[in-house]
Amino acid sequence: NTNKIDNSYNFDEIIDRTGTNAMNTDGFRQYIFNATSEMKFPFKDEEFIRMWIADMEFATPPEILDAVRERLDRRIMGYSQVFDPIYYEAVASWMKRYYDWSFPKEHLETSNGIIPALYELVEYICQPDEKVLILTPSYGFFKSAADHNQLELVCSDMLNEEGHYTIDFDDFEAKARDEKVRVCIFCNPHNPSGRIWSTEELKRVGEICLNNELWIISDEIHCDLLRTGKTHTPLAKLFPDTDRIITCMSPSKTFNMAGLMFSNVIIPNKALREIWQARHYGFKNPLSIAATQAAYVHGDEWLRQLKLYLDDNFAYVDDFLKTHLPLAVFHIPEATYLAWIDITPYAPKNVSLPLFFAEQAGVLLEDGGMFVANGEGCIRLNLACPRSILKEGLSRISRVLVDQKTEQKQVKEVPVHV
Ligand SMILES: Cc1ncc(COP(=O)(O)O)c(C/N=C2\CONC2=O)c1O
Repeated sequence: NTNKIDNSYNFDEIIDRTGTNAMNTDGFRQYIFNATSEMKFPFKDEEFIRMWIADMEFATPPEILDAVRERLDRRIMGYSQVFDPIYYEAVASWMKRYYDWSFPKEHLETSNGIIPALYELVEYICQPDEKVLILTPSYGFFKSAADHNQLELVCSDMLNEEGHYTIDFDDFEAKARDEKVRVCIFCNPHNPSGRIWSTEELKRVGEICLNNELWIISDEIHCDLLRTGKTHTPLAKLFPDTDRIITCMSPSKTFNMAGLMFSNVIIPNKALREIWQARHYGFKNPLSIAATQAAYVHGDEWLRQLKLYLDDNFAYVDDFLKTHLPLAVFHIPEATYLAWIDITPYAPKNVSLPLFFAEQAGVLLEDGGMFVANGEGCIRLNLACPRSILKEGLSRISRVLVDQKTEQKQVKEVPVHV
């Protein structure tokens, strides 16, 4: 089945993922709660509405699955690397079509995912006493890239004006000036806020970093997942004369194939590229190569329809919150399929929000505490799911929060007998 009806892809289809070794269904106890598989909840695992880890409940596009089947039909799955020049042509064509950006073929390396690339690049760039600079709230693995290399992490908290996140450039520059800060891992577009950085913001980030002799790893994994009509600017595109910006991109987030563990790492600096080539484990999964190449060649129409479906999911969330949780702070993000919602006025105090929602609502979600710093009172919802699942998740969240607020009020209003 190709999950297509007429010429439309079916994003409403609910697909059973149980028994597929999916983190989404089987990894939440360990990842969210740092618990064993014995951890019990008042819900069966299959009763949870899962809105946590960033992969999708949509079938990977049939064109990509067809390419994987075609490679399987060659029947030998031996050691592989990207040798076929068509791969670079496919990547370069996508970058030109979508970002009007091009880079020399010799700059393109591949990795078994962006997280491993972050670990490796930070190791290759930094001396043991140097530091890693990030914006917070941040994707947790940016902190892990510093921790993994026993390097100090420096966080620059973003400014949050009623849910609109911007960079505190005074703070960012002050921290970039620290001569021991060597690399900035920059998220463009940003997870979890969903910001698409403006050209002006990108130029300021680049100038501050380059003027202070930082390297920049621009993690652009979310760059295809924009609201319809929005555009992305690769950071490196604005700084053609530097070779100190490494760009990490991948169709893995775009086309729901993170499990194939394959990404592009564009390294303009020759010396760093040679270190990468000498130390990076170069063999790759041949099915991942085939899938990634097919995504860049055949993915346009699926992506166009996906973006429209996500636009509608975000519009639904916006309307729902305005109606049922009007004190929550939420803005439809320019990028990502992740809703970042400040529920402070409703949230129970001094409890783990992920645990509260798992136990009370049967909803799996991540909260600000999982995004390094500066995320207090916020929850993050993965909206890359059929609308029926989204509706049930929001209904459960709202119910427990409103019940919670009612209980709080009742407790406060209980007359104290003197
Ligand atoms: C900014 C960013 N970089 C890298 C990755 C992972 O790259 P990979 O190793 O898969 O190539 C993610 C996935 N973000 C996730 C995954 O689950 N929850 C998230 O927020 C991400 O948001």
